[in-house]
Amino acid sequence: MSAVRENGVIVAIDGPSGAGKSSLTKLLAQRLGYIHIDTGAMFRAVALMARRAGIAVDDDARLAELCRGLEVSFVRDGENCRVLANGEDVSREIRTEEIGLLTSAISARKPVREALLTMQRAMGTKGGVILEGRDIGTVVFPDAEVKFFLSASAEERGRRRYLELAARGDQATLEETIAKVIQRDKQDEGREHAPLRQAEDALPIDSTTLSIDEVLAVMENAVRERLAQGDKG
Ligand SMILES: Nc1ncnc2c1ncn2[C@@H]1O[C@H](COP(=O)(O)OP(=O)(O)OP(=O)(O)O)[C@@H](O)[C@H]1O
Ligand SMILES: Nc1ccn([C@@H]2O[C@H](COP(=O)(O)O)[C@@H](O)[C@H]2O)c(=O)n1
Repeated sequence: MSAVRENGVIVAIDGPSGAGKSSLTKLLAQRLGYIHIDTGAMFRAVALMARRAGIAVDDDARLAELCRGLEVSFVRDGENCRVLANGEDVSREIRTEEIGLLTSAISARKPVREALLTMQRAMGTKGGVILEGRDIGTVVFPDAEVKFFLSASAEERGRRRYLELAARGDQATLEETIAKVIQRDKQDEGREHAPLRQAEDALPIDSTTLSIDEVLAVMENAVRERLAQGDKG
């Protein structure tokens, strides 16, 4: 395990869609005073811009060009974080199920992964940061000091997403939502570049029957234990 960095440790949280990564990352970052980086939002911003520009999912040359001209950034807005693509606030537009599925296809392309890998490493390398995604512990920061793999059954993840969509007034059924969750997992696990998988040294947490607070307690304890080890780790 590497030593603690300039601003603290790097915490990697990976796992399938709807496992609770964003919710837990946000809460854990507040507890620790760390920066929260939602790498899924970065891929979603690329997908949104590609769709607007009419770029086909398999057009690697145009995707590479798009990424070269795209700056994705985060700005704090009270408790929340807004996602900017070339300065435009796209926080809401990137959160539809349609963009989620498109993102899953576009994030499988090599030029997209390479471009975002460079951005993510630049954002996190000093530590004091929690990154959530699919490949943080395996590819982006394989030397992260603390790694979690957060999962839950597909039915429970679909149910959670369904409740979220219903609260927003979305008409999707529970069955459709579960099916989309399973489809996205399949795409993310089956791709050639940086597929979703658990790092060997990650702590697995199955949240199917755990509350958000229970998961948070497990994570916070693990990070604080690592911090207490300091440079001895
Ligand atoms: N342990 C839990 N118990 C109950 N609900 C939960 C739990 N964890 C997360 N949720 C709820 O499940 C939904 C999905 O959580 P969240 O968006 O954090 O997942 P995610 O892993 O970031 O998903 P995605 O990768 O698709 O962005 C949210 O509505 C959240 O409040
Ligand atoms: N490190 C990551 C993060 C995300 N993706 C892809 O983006 C999609 C959307 O992610 P959310 O976490 O916002 O749901 C996801 O399905 C992945 O395809 C990724 O590849 N790597």
